[in-house]
Amino acid sequence: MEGFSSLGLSSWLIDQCSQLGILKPSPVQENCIPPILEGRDCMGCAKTGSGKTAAFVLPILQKLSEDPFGIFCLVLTPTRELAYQIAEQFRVLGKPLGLKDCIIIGGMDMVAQALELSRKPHIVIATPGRLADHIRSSNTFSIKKIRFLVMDEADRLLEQGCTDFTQDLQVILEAVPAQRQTLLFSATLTDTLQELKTVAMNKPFFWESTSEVRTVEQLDQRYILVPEKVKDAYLVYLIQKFQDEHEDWSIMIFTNTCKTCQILNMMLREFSFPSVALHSMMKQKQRFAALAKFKSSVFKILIATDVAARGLDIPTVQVVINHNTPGLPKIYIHRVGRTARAGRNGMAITLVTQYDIHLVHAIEGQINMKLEEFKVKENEVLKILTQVNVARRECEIKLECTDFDEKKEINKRKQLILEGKDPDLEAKRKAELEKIKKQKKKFKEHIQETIQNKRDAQVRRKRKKKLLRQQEKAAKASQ
Ligand SMILES: Nc1ncnc2c1ncn2[C@@H]1O[C@H](COP(=O)(O)OP(=O)(O)OP(=O)(O)O)[C@@H](O)[C@H]1O
Repeated sequence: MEGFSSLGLSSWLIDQCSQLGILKPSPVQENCIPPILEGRDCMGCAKTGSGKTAAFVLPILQKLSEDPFGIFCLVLTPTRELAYQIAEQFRVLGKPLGLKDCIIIGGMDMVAQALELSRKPHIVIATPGRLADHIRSSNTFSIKKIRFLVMDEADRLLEQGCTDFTQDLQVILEAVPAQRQTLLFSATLTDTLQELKTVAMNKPFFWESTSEVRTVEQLDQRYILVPEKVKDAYLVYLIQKFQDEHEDWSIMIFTNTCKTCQILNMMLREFSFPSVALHSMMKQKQRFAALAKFKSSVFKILIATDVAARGLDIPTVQVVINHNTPGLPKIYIHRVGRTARAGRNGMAITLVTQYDIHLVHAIEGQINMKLEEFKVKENEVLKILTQVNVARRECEIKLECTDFDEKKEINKRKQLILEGKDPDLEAKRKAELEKIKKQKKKFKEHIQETIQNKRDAQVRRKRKKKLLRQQEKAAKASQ
């Protein structure tokens, strides 16, 4: 407890921490809290599960208690679930202050959110898209006077991934004051350091944990080399094995698409596994419900896309299974970081096909360690192979009978409209590109065929000449 007071935190905050079992500051807290309290911008890069949230929540609450007003702080985060989790930390640690917070995320009622914003909450926790919508459409609130801007998972907010936040961020950054403290945190900050420096302009204090290996020591990292067609059987085998051996273990499984996530969930349920799915094609209420069921251990298995890869803090997760090898080492680091948090042990198993070996090498290069093979009795897996593949096919057929693909199409159209594009024009453009591609392919094939025909003709001519020469020789010899 002495640790926290030496950082300059007040005794009421230290009491709140101890109620949560946070007794000694973690390195990221020890290093980042003092400069934040001094008024400096801060960029903190520390491993997953190392307490980065409290590293910004605690000093902000202390500053808020000294001069309380609303809106005092804005926290931006890439996913809706993470926004709730951060709000929870603020609520628990800031309880003695009578803290008012407000969560601004997509998929929830916009009018109710606007009303809450107009009531000047101390802390606003938001995903960029929805907050930018509010800024564009309403003048009933202002973030012109905020003291703190926090970007959690800052590298994700700034990168141009499948959800591109940059335009919304621009709207938000124009609405906040230049005079502010900016705090940026992530387990993988270094790739986007230059972009980050433009957001935190005020000579930011930069702290990065110095360990060579970028994942936590307590994490046992394994891989299984599997043919693509046998992957699902391995997955079922692994889950069965862990469930048989450890009654209280929770497992998170990551997939590359919403559809795979949905199908695998249906399939695991066919095998009576207690699983729930979490992906962006679900309604927000279903997403929260799924996560709540998993967090409370009512369901022991969560199958998710990368929407759940970052930040989620669920202490009971003992195993992470990557159903696909992540294409980027950074995604791997965040996914496997859902286990082995705050000093606990955990295991991550990545299913690797022969086509993904280069991805594993890239991951190993980034995390600075080799993954070890997870030995499996292959004949045990082969015993369930047909049953699993039949179940999967049945689930695929069931899903085809629903409007899942249709919904996906509608979502795509919505996204294009939000990006200011005309979906019909985009479809036309895509079809035209496809046509050009096909024509090019045909042309290439035609040229290759012509070249080949010429070569064949040449060979035939040579052969004919040779034959003629041989016949002439034979005729001369017989004369
Ligand atoms: N000093 C501490 N001592 C013990 N536990 C702590 C301490 N600080 C935070 N924790 C706990 O550690 C867990 C992980 O913290 P947190 O979610 O902030 O990690 P993180 O570094 O943000 O991880 P990620 O990179 O995955 O988002 C939480 O349950 C939190 O309550």
